[in-house]
Amino acid sequence: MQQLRMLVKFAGRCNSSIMITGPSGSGKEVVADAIHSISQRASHPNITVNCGALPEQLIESELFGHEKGSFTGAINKHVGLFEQSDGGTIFLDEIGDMPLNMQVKLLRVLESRIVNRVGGNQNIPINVRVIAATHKNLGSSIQGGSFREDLFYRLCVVPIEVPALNERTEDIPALVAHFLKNQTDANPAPIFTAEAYAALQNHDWPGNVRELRNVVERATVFFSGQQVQAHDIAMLVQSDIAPTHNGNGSIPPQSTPAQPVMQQPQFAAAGFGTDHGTDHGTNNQPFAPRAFAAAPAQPSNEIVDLNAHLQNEERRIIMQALEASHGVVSKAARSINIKRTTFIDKMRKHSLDKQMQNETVLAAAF
Ligand SMILES: Nc1ncnc2c1ncn2[C@@H]1O[C@H](COP(=O)(O)OP(=O)(O)OP(=O)(O)O)[C@@H](O)[C@H]1O
Repeated sequence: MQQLRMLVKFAGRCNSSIMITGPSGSGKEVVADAIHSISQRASHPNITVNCGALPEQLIESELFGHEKGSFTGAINKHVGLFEQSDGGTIFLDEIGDMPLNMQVKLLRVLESRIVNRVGGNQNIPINVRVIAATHKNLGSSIQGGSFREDLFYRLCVVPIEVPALNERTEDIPALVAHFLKNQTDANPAPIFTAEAYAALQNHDWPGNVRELRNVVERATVFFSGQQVQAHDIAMLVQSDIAPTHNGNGSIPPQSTPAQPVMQQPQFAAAGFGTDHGTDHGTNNQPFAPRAFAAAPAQPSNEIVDLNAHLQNEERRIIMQALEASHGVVSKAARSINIKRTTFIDKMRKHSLDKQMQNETVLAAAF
């Protein structure tokens, strides 16, 4: 992430075209947004176009606009996305999916810095910074004839590669801290134990940072204010994989945290699916992963580990105090009426000192 941060800073300062490569969900769009937001164009538009999602017949008029009556259905003049981005940045996502005939037109616009609306005869100058991204190997696409080499070189003035998450697992604690900090849920955050972090770092992350974000979001819902243990990670990540239905949609009565209870269809159907459109099931019953998560205040016959519970509470209070004091330790210590040195000891005990360091790295990253 630190290497990426340096590249982002550099790219923000220059005005050249940028090509961001990396697997799906690794953060290419985050990088593109970061570059725009620190560039001199930041106060101008930043427009994202998913080149793979636009129907082939519409791409030209979407990108470059059209004049009224230029084709059947063109009942009004349309200002294209290049013109709309004037002064700012246009992010051409999934550029590897752009049809070949459009690649020629795009190249012409990039060379001349002039657009012509479909059906128009006016040369419209544009001042737009282009950032393109793809998860594809464009080298192979060029060899296979589906991507133009000249366009590749025009776009790839500054190449930025965003590695897969499993190639930079040291970023995981900082990313988890970031997602927890930005959670919209008002409930207390879950507490990932050191073993849980190790389990996160051992996972393969086929969905990259997007998958990690989903896992943290699920943990926030089901382990609010509770410790997330290593064995919980297995079930938290499992719901990104198509689950095995048991047929009746019921939760086994004796499910322990070590069992892969996320394989039940209820979990995915409760609305905690991925944002890559995986539909895991159709049963809309709520999911209760653990007895204590469902109703901690109710009397229960479950055996409570008092010490673990007190440790959890202590960590939660320390975290809340830190959050309220925006990380100012002396203020946080005063707010819960303990000495600063005791507070620091407790931060160390709960690994919050490391977490804070990581958060600072991330905050500074983008
Ligand atoms: N460094 C990061 N910091 C915070 N969030 C991140 C970071 N990298 C990725 N994310 C989050 O992960 C998710 C996926 O990121 P993004 O959309 O940028 O990936 P992508 O590589 O463009 O994916 P795709 O190729 O599927 O379009 C988003 O929710 C994004 O906010």
